[in-house]
Amino acid sequence: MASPRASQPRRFTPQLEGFCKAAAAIAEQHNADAVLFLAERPIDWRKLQEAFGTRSLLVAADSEDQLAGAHDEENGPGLETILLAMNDAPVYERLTQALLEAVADEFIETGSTVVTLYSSYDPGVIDSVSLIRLDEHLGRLTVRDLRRIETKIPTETLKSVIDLAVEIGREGREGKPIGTLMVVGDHRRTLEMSKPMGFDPVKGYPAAERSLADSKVRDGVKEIAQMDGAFIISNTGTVIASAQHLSGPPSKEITLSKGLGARHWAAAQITHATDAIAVAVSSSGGTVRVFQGGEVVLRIEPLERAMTWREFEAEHEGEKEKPPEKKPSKVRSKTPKPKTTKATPDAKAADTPADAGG
Ligand SMILES: Nc1ncnc2c1ncn2[C@@H]1O[C@H](COP(=O)(O)OP(=O)(O)OP(=O)(O)O)[C@@H](O)[C@H]1O
Repeated sequence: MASPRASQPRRFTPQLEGFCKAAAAIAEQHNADAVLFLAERPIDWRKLQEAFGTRSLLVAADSEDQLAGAHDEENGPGLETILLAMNDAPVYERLTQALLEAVADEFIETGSTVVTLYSSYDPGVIDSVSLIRLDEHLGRLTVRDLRRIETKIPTETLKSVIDLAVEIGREGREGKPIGTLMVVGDHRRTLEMSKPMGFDPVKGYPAAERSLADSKVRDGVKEIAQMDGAFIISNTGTVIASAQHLSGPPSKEITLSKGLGARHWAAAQITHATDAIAVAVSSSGGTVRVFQGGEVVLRIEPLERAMTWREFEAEHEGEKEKPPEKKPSKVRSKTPKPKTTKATPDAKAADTPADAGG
């Protein structure tokens, strides 16, 4: 909710101070991993950081103006910032999106506990605090989470590919962890930027025998996933090619979290250069990352059990490094709707944030 007063620095009012104290106490009591502040205008960021001591503090807002100075390491506390650009969305959606982005940007882990401070009644006045426990390991994605990924690729195809990737990450093959890469949609342009790495096991089969809707094909994909290279999959879920080396052009706009190697850079580059979505499974740990436009838009940690999809129910509902020289992205996401818990020590998970008064 950008307001005309968005660029005016705000006084650190006694009410804000009070809410920061309450939030800090809740964070302490619940050993929260981070505090998320939903800002509507710049404030004294140093004072804000001081209120939370050494606890990780994230600031989200809808415009750069509202975040002015927050990220500044020289003249400010150098906070991690999240740009939402969701001016008209309800606060619940903005909070959810901020948390998703924070996970995707690897500021917080998927199972984190986060205390959030935001304005829910009076625009521009911090009047609410919530304790949010992100669903353990993103075990429950909502269909709406996927729809946030704006793409022409049908949700069913995306679900099917992400499910398969999660299974591969969870099960590995013959007891060994395996990684793989699946590029979905815009397959013609993707093919133009790909070449076979060797033998392509799907070549020569009729399209009907390459559809991911067929469980035998899904099993086949799990076998082939052990080979080097990427799968190219059409909008409709047909495997077009496998064992492909992708060579999307490098771009300075792409940054990736530290530790991600060639497979993930290939995913970032191909999605930067095309309208495809790439789903990468890391061989080290089984994490699934969904890329769009050169960025990670969803990260799913390895699950011990099968992932379940939920229809959306209610309406309210690190460090970065530059591309390595030889090896051939940044993140945004869509996790499960976070559970919010009343901001009292004993409260059970509830589906609405608790107003902490004020
Ligand atoms: N450009 C590419 N196109 C398709 N597949 C690739 C490409 N680059 C790497 N790969 C695949 O990724 C595999 C792993 O590479 P690497 O370990 O550097 O990636 P990574 O991003 O660190 O992934 P992981 O977390 O699985 O190790 C390679 O063996 C290869 O099969």
